[in-house]
Amino acid sequence: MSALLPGVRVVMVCGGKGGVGKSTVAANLATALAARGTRTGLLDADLHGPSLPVLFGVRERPTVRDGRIRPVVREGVRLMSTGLLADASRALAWKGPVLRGALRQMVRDVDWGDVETLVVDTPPGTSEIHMALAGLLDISAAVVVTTPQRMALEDTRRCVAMLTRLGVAIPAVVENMAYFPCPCCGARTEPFPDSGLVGALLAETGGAGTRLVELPLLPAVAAGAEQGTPFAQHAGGDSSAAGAAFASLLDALDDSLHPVP
Ligand SMILES: Nc1ncnc2c1ncn2[C@@H]1O[C@H](COP(=O)(O)OP(=O)(O)OP(=O)(O)O)[C@@H](O)[C@H]1O
Repeated sequence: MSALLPGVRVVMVCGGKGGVGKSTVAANLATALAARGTRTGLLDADLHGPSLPVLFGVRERPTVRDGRIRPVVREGVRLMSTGLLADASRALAWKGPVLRGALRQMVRDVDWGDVETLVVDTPPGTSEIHMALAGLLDISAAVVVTTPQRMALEDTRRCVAMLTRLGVAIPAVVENMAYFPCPCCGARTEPFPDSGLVGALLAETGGAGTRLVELPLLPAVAAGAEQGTPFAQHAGGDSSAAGAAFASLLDALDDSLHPVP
């Protein structure tokens, strides 16, 4: 069976541990891609805990035209999430073939239009959902998100191993909350004591082609998430540390995002 959405570049955003910032990175990556002119979709595949509707401040339901669901558009990004559907509470019961069927529908029965790149936000860990996605889509690349904490690192290692087994390239690992820039002078404070942990993990897992992207802890990003606008470009412009982090992430992904011939 051929993969769904042929010709669309698919970037999966993964992370071993819950709460490390996968959805924040997925939302910012998608908006950064759309801002530079790439026709971008964002699929919230965290079926059991969808957060993109809150992150993008979406309250309306998607409409249906000619039997296909039309994504909601925010920040130039076409969004789909079980959190946007009327019976989202039923998602909690999904597993096995029902879960795979639901994912297939979210890909196939949604009118993605002429989307060039689909960013997929995934649940924490190495789940049935990742396996199902790998079976449904041709995944061009994955971005792994972690915080520089020992508690997150074992899970990150498992996540990298799963992606390697699936044959998915990892052009970038995002070290989220790597530092806090002083709002007055820009000086770095590292909230976690072991700042070299993620770099060491990359070296150990043989990630020679993987770029380490540091994303700072920014109160504006956290506040924006509460208000439905957690976007780095609104938190201080392209020259801000967060803007630079997402520019670096796009750069690392560029090889995987070249148009499919
Ligand atoms: N760089 C950052 N600066 C400030 N706040 C952040 C940053 N990254 C994430 N957060 C905040 O941390 C919280 C968790 O982030 P997020 O929901 O993106 O994590 P997640 O890994 O997707 O969680 P889950 O495992 O539940 O899916 C959110 O409130 C978000 O606003």
